[in-house]
Parts: sequence; structure tokens; C-alpha cells
Amino acid sequence: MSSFIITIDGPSGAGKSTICKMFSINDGFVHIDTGKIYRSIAYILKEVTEEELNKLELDFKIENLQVLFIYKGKILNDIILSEDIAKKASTIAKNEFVRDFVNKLARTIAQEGKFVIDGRDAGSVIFPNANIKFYLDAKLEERAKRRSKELSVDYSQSIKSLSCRDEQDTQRKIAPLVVPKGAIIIDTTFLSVEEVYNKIKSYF
Ligand SMILES: Nc1ncnc2c1ncn2[C@@H]1O[C@H](COP(=O)(O)OP(=O)(O)OP(=O)(O)O)[C@@H](O)[C@H]1O
Ligand SMILES: Nc1ccn([C@@H]2O[C@H](COP(=O)(O)O)[C@@H](O)[C@H]2O)c(=O)n1
Repeated sequence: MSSFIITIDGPSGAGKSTICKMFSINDGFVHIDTGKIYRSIAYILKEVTEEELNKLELDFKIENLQVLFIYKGKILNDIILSEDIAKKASTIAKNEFVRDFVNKLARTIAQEGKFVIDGRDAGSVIFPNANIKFYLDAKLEERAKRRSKELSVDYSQSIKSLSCRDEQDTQRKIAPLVVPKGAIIIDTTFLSVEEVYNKIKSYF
């Protein structure tokens, strides 16, 4: 048996994870959120060196079609949501050894079955031969509005934090955020979650 892979890339707050979760609930796809792997590393390691990373035992399990990341028996998914962790994740994501670690783990998980994978380089680097690729985008102001509502943080703080991450993610030398070759671009700024989902489904 082989895998069927959908990739969804785009900047923070464009709505990638939300759509991936709908693909799990409605269509039975396992969701791999590669951002959560970067966040897990940022959360666990005080200093991210190649040596420390090589020793890192980050486990995973699939539950209700979501990939849970586990360290020393503790599920990390819900405790790594803050913008502080996200900013550290964005900084360590510049390192080649960190990216190799994440890519290897994501490919190990997506061995057999139906997977929807979101991130910044899911379709450009991790799964360049994915069955179908999407790139979700939205205006910075709308993404910040969504994020500040979700995390109950100040709007201007969200603008600052998201623009800093956008800059780091698009400007880094290795695997920067780009529209993957062959990806379908959807601007979600003025679309509801249901409208985005239905638009994506119309391509199948
Ligand atoms: N089309 C939409 N309209 C309004 N709100 C949305 C839409 N899509 C997502 N949201 C909301 O925006 C917030 C961010 O969405 P989500 O976490 O899916 O973004 P993301 O692209 O996965 O971000 P990140 O890369 O940081 O994980 C969530 O609170 C979500 O409910
Ligand atoms: N494929 C990816 C996924 C994520 N990153 C970096 O991690 C940060 C956190 O990601 P979220 O999707 O959870 O917000 C993000 O800002 C990126 O710097 C990445 O480089 N590649």
C-alpha cells in the first residue's frame, strides 16, 4: 500500500491547521502539523545544538487522526501554542540540522495511508511529490486579527509577532516559505472556514 498526500503551506494564521482538521473529521485524513514539531523542539531544548537534537527522543502517536507529539510521556500539542514558543520555533527553523530532523520525522509518520500535512515547506521540500498541493494566504491584518482572538492577545502584539515570523520564514536561506511548484493558491482573507474547505474540495 502507498500514501495519498495533500500538502498545505502558507504563513501563520492563514488557516492551514483549521482546514487540515476538517480533512481529518470529514475525509479521514491523518493530520501532520510540521509546525508542531518545530515548536516541540523549541519547547524541549534550552539550547538547540546538533548534539542535543541527535539525542532527543521525541515520540509520536496517532489518535483520532491527529499526530500527537510526546516527550517523556507528556503530550506536547496543547502546551506549545504560545507566540513565544512560535517565535523560538521560527528562529531554530533556520538550522539545517533541525529541518533535517523534522523532515525525517514527518516522512516516517506519513508512510502508509491518507495524510494532510501543513507547514512552510511541506510541498516544496518535505513532500515534493505530494498528490495535491495548496498554498493558503491571507493579509497580515486579517491573520493578526484571527490570532489575537484565538490566543486572547493584543492585536498590535500579534501584528509584530506575525510580521517577525513572516520575515524569518520567507528570508531564511534553507527551505524558505515559498509557493511550492504546482500548488493551488487560495487567499482566505475574505473567506469563511467552510468556504475555504469547499474551495479546496472542488479541486478533487
Ligand atoms: N477562513 C477563516 N476565517 C476566519 N478565521 C479563521 C479562518 N481560518 C482559520 N481561522 C482562525 O484563525 C486562527 C488561525 O488558524 P490556523 O491555526 O488554522 O492557522 P495556521 O495557518 O495553521 O497557523 P500556524 O501556521 O501558525 O499554525 C484560528 O483561530 C482559526 O480558527
Ligand atoms: N514546515 C515548517 C513548519 C513550521 N516552520 C517554523 O515553525 C514556526 C511555527 O510553525 P506554526 O505553523 O506552528 O506556526 C513557523 O513560524 C516556522 O518558522 C517551518 O519553518 N517549517
